[in-house]
Amino acid sequence: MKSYIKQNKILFITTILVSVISSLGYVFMAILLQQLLDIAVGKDIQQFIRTVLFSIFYFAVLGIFLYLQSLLSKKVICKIMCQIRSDVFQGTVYHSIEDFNKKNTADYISIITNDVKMIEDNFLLPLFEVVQYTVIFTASFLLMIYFDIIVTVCVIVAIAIMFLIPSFLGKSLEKRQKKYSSKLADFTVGLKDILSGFEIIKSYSMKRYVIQRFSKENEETIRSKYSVDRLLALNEGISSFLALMVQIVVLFLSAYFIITERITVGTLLGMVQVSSNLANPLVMIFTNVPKIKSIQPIAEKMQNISQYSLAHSQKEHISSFDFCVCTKDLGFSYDKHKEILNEINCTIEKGKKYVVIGKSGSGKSTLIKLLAGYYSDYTGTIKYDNRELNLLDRNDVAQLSSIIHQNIYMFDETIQDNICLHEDYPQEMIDKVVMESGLYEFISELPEGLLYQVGENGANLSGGQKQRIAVARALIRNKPILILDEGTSAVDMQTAYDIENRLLKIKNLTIITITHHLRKELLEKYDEIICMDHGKIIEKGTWNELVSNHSLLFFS
Ligand SMILES: Nc1ncnc2c1ncn2[C@@H]1O[C@H](COP(=O)(O)OP(=O)(O)OP(=O)(O)O)[C@@H](O)[C@H]1O
Repeated sequence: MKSYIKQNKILFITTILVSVISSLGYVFMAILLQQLLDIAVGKDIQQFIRTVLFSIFYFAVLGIFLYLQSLLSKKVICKIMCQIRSDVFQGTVYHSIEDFNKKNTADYISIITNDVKMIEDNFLLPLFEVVQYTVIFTASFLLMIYFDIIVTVCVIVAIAIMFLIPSFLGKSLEKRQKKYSSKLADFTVGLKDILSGFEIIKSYSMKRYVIQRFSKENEETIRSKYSVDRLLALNEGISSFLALMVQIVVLFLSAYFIITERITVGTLLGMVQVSSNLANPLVMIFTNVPKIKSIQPIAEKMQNISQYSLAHSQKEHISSFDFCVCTKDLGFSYDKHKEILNEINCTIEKGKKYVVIGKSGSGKSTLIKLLAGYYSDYTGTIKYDNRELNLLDRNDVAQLSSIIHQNIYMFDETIQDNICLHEDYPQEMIDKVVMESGLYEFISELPEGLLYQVGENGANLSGGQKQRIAVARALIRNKPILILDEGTSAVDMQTAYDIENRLLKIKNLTIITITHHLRKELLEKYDEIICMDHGKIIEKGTWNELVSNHSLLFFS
């Protein structure tokens, strides 16, 4: 959090200065009140008029400073919140796919929304209040000594007791706050899960189940919040009670000192006013300090995400793919228990076309994800032009290949936006990829053409149309490697054949296709067919080579 304050230091210091001035102005009102009452008791009308005029000026200036203080603190908070959100989001975007997948997407949403709000409520707002009330308290304390030392000593005793409270409650508040933050994240994960499956909920009459599940998660989250609030209430209750005691001590002692003629009536009014400025600020300080401390684990969680790019920027750069991607004795498992890939040895040469076939679950998608640099935790080697993948910058590696998955994500924008992804491409290039991906016929039938809105995750499109947009999206980037993970499974056989046939004709483009369509006319166009079973490559070769070995019969 310190770095955000540093980044906004001028605005922050100005806010603190204005806050100090307005707080001092607020405290010194007590002297004004003391003098006013003493003048009233002394019945000096001239002095009374002078004091009234001065007071009008005093309050007008104080009003302006109070307004400025409020405005500036809100501005600092807005700026810092915006920076924290941007940094966490940026850090999230910089994550490698492997690291990103270690958390549920809803966890990230919860951090960017719920946790950032917690930083506002439990760190930034309390921080300004602590600064402001510390000034008020210190000035009031000095003023109290000026008014009467005995009353001040009594007040110190009460304050000393108040000091002990946050140290008792701070640790357990921190623990509960952390638990609440993770409950909020679980709640968001659950909610996202339920709403993502909305169509299934409707078609399989799951309403009762999801309402029950939501209620359970909602109640657990609220229970966790309430456990934080209970401790805050205890903290506030004890602090308020002691603050009240301070005021009562001041009032009774001052009343006694008027009787003994130690102080004037004006001084009593001044002291009552100051004692409220002593007690209330202390309540605010002692309720806010534990809040500020409790935010530490949440701030650390955010820092780990937002500083991700810094920790991962030490890798070698790679800007082109010139020869081949080779794997040697490649092995991989997702969870360290079940081996998914085993002793994979293959070479993907630049410009050649490869098709990977095999039973469902045999590890085809895992293999191409490894080749595309999704995961680092593999055994054996993967080399890009003889350079070990794990030593290369993942963002650079990602620039070398386009991958079209079975589940294609569409942004709720136009077809053109979904192809170009907000990069500028000449119209001829867009037209070219529209033709190559087989999109032309569909687009020419739309009145809006490329400007047709696809809806949330492409809800206004068919599966095949989405796949064709994904192919166009990949082609326009002109990356040297194109990977299709059943990228044409949602179109009819003929269209799939047409699209793949067109792609296979693109020279210099290295293609790796995973397919379940074992069509001779298409398979024989590939330079190599890689057959997988149980995480191993069991055979590879051209169509003719495999047929002469009777291998493909295995899959027929
Ligand atoms: N993210 C993951 N976490 C854990 N296990 C996974 C994950 N992804 C895949 N698996 C497991 O790895 C194995 C291989 O899956 P993979 O998707 O690579 O197979 P596939 O050959 O592409 O299958 P399909 O043809 O059905 O798409 C499967 O047993 C699957 O359950």
